[in-house]
Amino acid sequence: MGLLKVNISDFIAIVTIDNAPANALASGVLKELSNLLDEFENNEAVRVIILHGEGRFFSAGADIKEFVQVPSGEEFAKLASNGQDLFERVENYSKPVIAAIHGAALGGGLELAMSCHIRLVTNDAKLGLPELQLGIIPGFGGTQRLPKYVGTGRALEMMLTSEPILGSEAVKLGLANHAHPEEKLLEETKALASKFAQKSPNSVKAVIELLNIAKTETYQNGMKKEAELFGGLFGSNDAKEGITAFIEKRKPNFTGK
Ligand SMILES: C/C=C/C(=O)SCCNC(=O)CCNC(=O)[C@H](O)C(C)(C)COP(=O)(O)OP(=O)(O)OC[C@H]1O[C@@H](n2cnc3c(N)ncnc32)[C@H](O)[C@@H]1OP(=O)(O)O
Repeated sequence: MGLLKVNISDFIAIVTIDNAPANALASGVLKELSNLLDEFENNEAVRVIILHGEGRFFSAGADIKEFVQVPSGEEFAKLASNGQDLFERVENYSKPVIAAIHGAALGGGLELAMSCHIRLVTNDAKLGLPELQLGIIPGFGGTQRLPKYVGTGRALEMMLTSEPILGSEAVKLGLANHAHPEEKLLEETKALASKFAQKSPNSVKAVIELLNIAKTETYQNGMKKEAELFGGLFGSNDAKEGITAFIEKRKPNFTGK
């Protein structure tokens, strides 16, 4: 442990990638992230996760210096599929994961951010998939996720030029939700996370599941699942609390029960 710093308060876990100089996603960083996801799953003190980077960058991607130790194409493919599996877990995680991006999110760094549920950026952050500059391609899901956010043409241009876009443009394209000045980024991210944390964890989990279902299921099956989960929440304490609070004209206090 030690490459990810964790601070939990007010139901928000702030996870800081601390792998100087560029917060490269070395295998140790990915292992720690996987362990944290295990740990947070049943931790009721964590309702929202914020990922960000210590120092100058969010993350400059996979650790290029580790690549030279990879012995074969099979191992290189395994490195990619292990990263894909982890980022898939982030995307399907039952609690919202927000990436707060400053400096740069490049290669695997952007791929990690794209697997998060929401991205907030600084105006001058650089977001890109520059792997073709290295003679390789994105391997942690970038070719599949980037076009969903920015469209095929723009995604292809970003990959074939290896040139990053700025945070301000990422917001215009829908890759990021909001841009903030760097000194305000974490504060604003926490403010957003805090709104999420006040909702019932059950409803939050259901909404994430329903948004992700479109990846594998038809529209009709998504609708069926929505009705099923809607019905499933009916008897929950949180649904009773939310509806009672509305009638009593007070703020609800959700417990996840
Ligand atoms: C399946 C996934 C695949 C991938 O993710 S492949 C990796 C894709 N990412 C990249 O290609 C980004 C590579 N890095 C850069 O373009 C630049 O760097 C930055 C824009 C991030 C920063 O540029 P600047 O401010 O000029 O600093 P600097 O001197 O280039 O880098 C500072 C130190 O950080 C190390 N570093 C940067 N990125 C990585 C990385 N991805 N893996 C390992 N180390 C990295 C450098 O080597 C150097 O280190 P030292 O000071 O010891 O020379």
